[in-house]
Amino acid sequence: MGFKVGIVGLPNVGKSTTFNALTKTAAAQAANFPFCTIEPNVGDVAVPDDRLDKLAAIASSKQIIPTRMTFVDIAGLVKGASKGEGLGNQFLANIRETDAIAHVLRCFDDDDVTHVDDRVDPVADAETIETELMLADLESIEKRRQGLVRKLKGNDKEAKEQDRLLAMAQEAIENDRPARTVEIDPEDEKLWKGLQLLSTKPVLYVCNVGESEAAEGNEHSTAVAEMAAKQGNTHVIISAQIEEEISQLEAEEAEMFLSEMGLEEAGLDRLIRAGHDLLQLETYFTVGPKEARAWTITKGTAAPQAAGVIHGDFERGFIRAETIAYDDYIAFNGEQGAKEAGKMRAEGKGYIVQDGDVMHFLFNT
Ligand SMILES: Nc1ncnc2c1ncn2[C@@H]1O[C@H](COP(=O)(O)OP(=O)(O)OP(=O)(O)O)[C@@H](O)[C@H]1O
Ligand SMILES: [Mg+2]
Repeated sequence: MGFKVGIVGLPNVGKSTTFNALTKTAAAQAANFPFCTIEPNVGDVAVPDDRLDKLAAIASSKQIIPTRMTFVDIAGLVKGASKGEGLGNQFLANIRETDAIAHVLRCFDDDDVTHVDDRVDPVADAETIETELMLADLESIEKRRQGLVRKLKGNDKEAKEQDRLLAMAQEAIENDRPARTVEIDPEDEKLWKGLQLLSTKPVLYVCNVGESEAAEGNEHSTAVAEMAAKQGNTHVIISAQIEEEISQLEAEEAEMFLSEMGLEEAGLDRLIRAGHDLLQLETYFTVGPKEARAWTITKGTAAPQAAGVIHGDFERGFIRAETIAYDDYIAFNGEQGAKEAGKMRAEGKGYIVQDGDVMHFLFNT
């Protein structure tokens, strides 16, 4: 399905280091000079979910297959990017294609690593980037509204709808608010998304702190946390450098390393999960002796469409779904136990799949 999170930020703040660690490859070239990334790098990562391991243990599944999501390492954005500064419009186009933004903020002090503005101030950096996204939106809104003028005169219904939404976005941005702050009626949701405005993308802040600060954060990450809370956005604290080191280790070594650092889990796992949540994604499971597998759906997906994620035939020929809630599956020690306890439900086409559901689809083709 390809849910994509774009890794965005000023040059040299640790985007590629984060991306490398995420994808456990050195594919994205990380180096201490601005603009070392030009082509966006795209990587698929497994979404960590310990529920899947528990289900697999109960069902003695031979294989465990997590669900995946995509991260894109985008080149550094600078002040004036919307006017073509730096590598300008090219990245704005890369960002447009993503579903959400992980905004990496430099929160580490290190005189050896250049900051484009010669100071460490993640809150100001966040504003710089947000402003560029908003300016780029404004330009594209104005252009598009101009392009609609003739159709509007002809009373074109679709053009009217589009113009109305564009006007709402414009008003917000002109008042210094990103378009994501605009409240949209559910029936307008689809058209609104289709506008692909950069400042409508949900955002999460990634505070990239120094090696020794990964557990507690520092004054910079605290400032970001306050800003994020005010905006209603989330933030994650990681040290990209440590994460990259951990990603090179075997699982056992990695765990030892983490506990030495006072960390319960790799920051990347938190980051991936935060990305998954940011996209309002949910997970359902299919569990059997052969494999235990996680599948991604968007919140509010009905059973046939959820089945369609596995295969189009499952959706087209959908009859019903045998469903066990995750907690019941665990509490009654698997399918048989849950069935005997009356916890296996037969659900029809209208059923909205719940996060954690263990599903078995019946269909004919
Ligand atoms: N937490 C950290 N602590 C110290 N140094 C770091 C940290 N994270 C990244 N760095 C260093 O910062 C430099 C820039 O990192 P990286 O190349 O990942 O940045 P970038 O944001 O991708 O830059 P560009 O916009 O140029 O592509 C590298 O030398 C990297 O090792
Ligand atoms: Mg880079």
